Amino acid sequence: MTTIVPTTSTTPAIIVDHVSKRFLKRNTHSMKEAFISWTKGKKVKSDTFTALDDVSFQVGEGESVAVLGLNGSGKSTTLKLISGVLEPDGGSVFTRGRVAGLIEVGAGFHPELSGRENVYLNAAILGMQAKETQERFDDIVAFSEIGEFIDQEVKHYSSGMFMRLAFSVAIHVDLDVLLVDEVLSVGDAPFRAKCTAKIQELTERGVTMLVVSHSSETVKQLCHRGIVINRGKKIFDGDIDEAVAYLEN
Ligand SMILES: Nc1ncnc2c1ncn2[C@@H]1O[C@H](COP(=O)(O)OP(=O)(O)OP(=O)(O)O)[C@@H](O)[C@H]1O
Repeated sequence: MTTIVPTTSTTPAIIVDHVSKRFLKRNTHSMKEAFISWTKGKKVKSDTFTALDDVSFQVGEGESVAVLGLNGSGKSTTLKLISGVLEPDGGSVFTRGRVAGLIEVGAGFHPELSGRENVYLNAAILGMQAKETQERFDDIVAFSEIGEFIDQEVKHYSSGMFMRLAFSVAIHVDLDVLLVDEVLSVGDAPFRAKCTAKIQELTERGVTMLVVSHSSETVKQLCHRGIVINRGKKIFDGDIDEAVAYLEN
């Protein structure tokens, strides 16, 4: 049994406890190399890469926390472990309440279905009853600004339109924990501003938020605390301004 050191004063909504994640690193080989290895009865070489190494932190209910780090440091992997898309190889992850990550919301969209059908499908995946979705449908479409495109198959949507609808579904579901991964970098400036305002409103309503973004401006606006990850290790956890300064120096 591992002892969890509390880092938040409120009830935790997310606990990441000594978590490690490794990926198989497959090297690419030419057909010739693969054939020679096969005739010699040798296996094609592959080794593991540690994306997260013994990372621990807690996020209290209603807290808004940023996960910061350079490219490839392990931020998205952290969010995917919290949303349950990935399983840790070591340690444990606990969450309280209904958790949704914006990335998977988009991933749950079916290209052959219309925007309307996808709204119902994704809201259902996030645990909404059809009746509840029906009641919020007009608000979801209005926020996304998709307009008459709502009955078109989403394969004809631009990536911005797609993310607008995915984001709109996620924020109209009653969530306890919202995981936001770079979604604010999609869409034009007015839509980004609208999303930021909506996220602030959700935080005020007590939704717990974990945000991955490369924009220091966005994270300073949305979060009070920042966790810095470098090459899979947590190297800083504290005030957002200090976290951003830590990363930039
Ligand atoms: N499914 C996977 N298979 C193999 N390696 C992976 C996989 N997912 C992530 N990785 C590797 O793990 C490391 C961390 O990736 P991750 O996407 O978490 O980084 P990140 O901090 O979100 O980066 P970025 O800022 O570029 O989005 C990277 O080196 C990446 O190549």
